[in-house]
Amino acid sequence: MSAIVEFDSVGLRYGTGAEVLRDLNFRLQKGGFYFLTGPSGAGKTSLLKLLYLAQRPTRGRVQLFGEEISDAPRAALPEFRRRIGIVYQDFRLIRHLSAFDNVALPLRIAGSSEADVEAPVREMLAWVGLADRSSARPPTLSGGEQQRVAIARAVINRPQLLVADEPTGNVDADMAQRLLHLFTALNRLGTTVVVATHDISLIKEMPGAHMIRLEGGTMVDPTGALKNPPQTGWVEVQR
Ligand SMILES: Nc1ncnc2c1ncn2[C@@H]1O[C@H](COP(=O)(O)OP(=O)(O)OP(=O)(O)O)[C@@H](O)[C@H]1O
Repeated sequence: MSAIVEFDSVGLRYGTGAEVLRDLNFRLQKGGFYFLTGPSGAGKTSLLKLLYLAQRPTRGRVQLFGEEISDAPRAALPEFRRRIGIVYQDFRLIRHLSAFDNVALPLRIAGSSEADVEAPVREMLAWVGLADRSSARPPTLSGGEQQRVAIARAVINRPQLLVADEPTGNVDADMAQRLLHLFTALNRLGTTVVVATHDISLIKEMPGAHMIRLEGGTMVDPTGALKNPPQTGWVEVQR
């Protein structure tokens, strides 16, 4: 299998602060399912930002989709970003658009005709249990409902890479399982999935997933990651 993401001696600092990520060397295989774990402040969101190109590394090299992006011109980034579905920790829904229009956004940006938007958006909203909330605007939705709209928006376009930051942080256990099924269905269709989570029960649901464990901004010995580690292949770490 070929790599969809490759990090080579990557470090990241914000402004003039200390490095919040350091010495990251790993590759994610195309079609893999990865959980990113680690204590609060370990650098999970920062690592995801490197993946979805909201940050550039301050050191080292990042390859995405087989291409070097560390020093790619800014104008080249939107083309990469269109291939990535992102579930932000704080959702980032567009407040003045309905749930339907938020979910439809990636399809419309990609140039789909309105005839091709209606059915998939309705189907996706039904899948996340929001069929009857399609005309609601984000400020009138609960945190869990907003999170589900954000997930529907991230997956509607069948991205090549799905990056999700604590995607089940605001939903109950049943919905968390349902959302995990959505991610696995997408993964079976070929999407590489990276999910940052503290939710051990979610990880246990996916014994075939790979694990990435961050502590203090760097990857740690995976054997120390969980008291009862699932039977996984750990992420391939280059040395
Ligand atoms: N924009 C920023 N400017 C400066 N420092 C930042 C910024 N974003 C994050 N940090 C710092 O980087 C470190 C890693 O933060 P990050 O949000 O990546 O951790 P995390 O593992 O996702 O935490 P959590 O599980 O609480 O979301 C922290 O020390 C944090 O204070």
